[in-house]
Amino acid sequence: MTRSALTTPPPGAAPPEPLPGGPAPGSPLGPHYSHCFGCGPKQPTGLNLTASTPDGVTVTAEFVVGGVHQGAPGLAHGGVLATAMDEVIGMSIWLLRRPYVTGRLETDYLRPVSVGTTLHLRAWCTGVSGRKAYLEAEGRIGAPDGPVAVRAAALFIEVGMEHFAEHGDADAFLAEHHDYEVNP
Ligand SMILES: CCCCCCCCCCCC(=O)SCCNC(=O)CCNC(=O)[C@H](O)C(C)(C)COP(=O)(O)OP(=O)(O)OC[C@H]1O[C@@H](n2cnc3c(N)ncnc32)[C@H](O)[C@@H]1OP(=O)(O)O
Repeated sequence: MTRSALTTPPPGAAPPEPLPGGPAPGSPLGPHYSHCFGCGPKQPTGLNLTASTPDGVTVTAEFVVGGVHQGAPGLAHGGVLATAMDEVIGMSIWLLRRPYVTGRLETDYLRPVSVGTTLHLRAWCTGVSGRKAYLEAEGRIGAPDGPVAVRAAALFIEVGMEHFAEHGDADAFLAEHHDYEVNP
């Protein structure tokens, strides 16, 4: 991965431990918001990603590239693939049960991805330092050990709930997550 210093964890930034009481290994993760473009089941034009975690810190998901995701004829649009990376990375930081947003997303496109491909996505956190979380993701063609088509590195920034209340609709989120702890 060609990764900038901005998405490289500084010395001493430790990867997160699985949260006590977090999802059991292999258990599916629900959407963080039902209308999310990446993971929302009520978003008919979205990617409809569903994810699970094998270990409480890594997230895996499958993305079936459809005709609606084309850029060049028969090939996935690069922006759509970046969205899938952003989403699976967001799902992995979501395991920390604190609100983060994408600050920076870097993407390497290594192979063209044909319509009809199942991309096997995986994301993990390489370190947390203060409000900053450093994360990586990859998308492999056809199988979890298939050829890598896309790699991404990201910097996510922790925000308070006021971020969503001020700029968006925090009530819509909290209506779906009664158990969400804003400051656990
Ligand atoms: C309801 C719950 C739902 C929770 C649901 C979760 C949804 C996840 C969905 C998937 C993810 C998305 O698409 S999220 C949507 C896309 N992203 C966004 O809309 C974010 C828009 N940007 C912002 O709102 C803002 O710029 C923030 C929050 C990222 C940062 O603003 P801030 O809070 O004022 O903090 P600021 O001081 O600027 O930055 C803090 C530190 O981070 C660094 N930093 C900030 N941005 C960057 C950057 N792009 N590249 C490098 N470094 C950066 C700063 O240098 C600083 O470092 P230092 O000086 O401390 O060293």
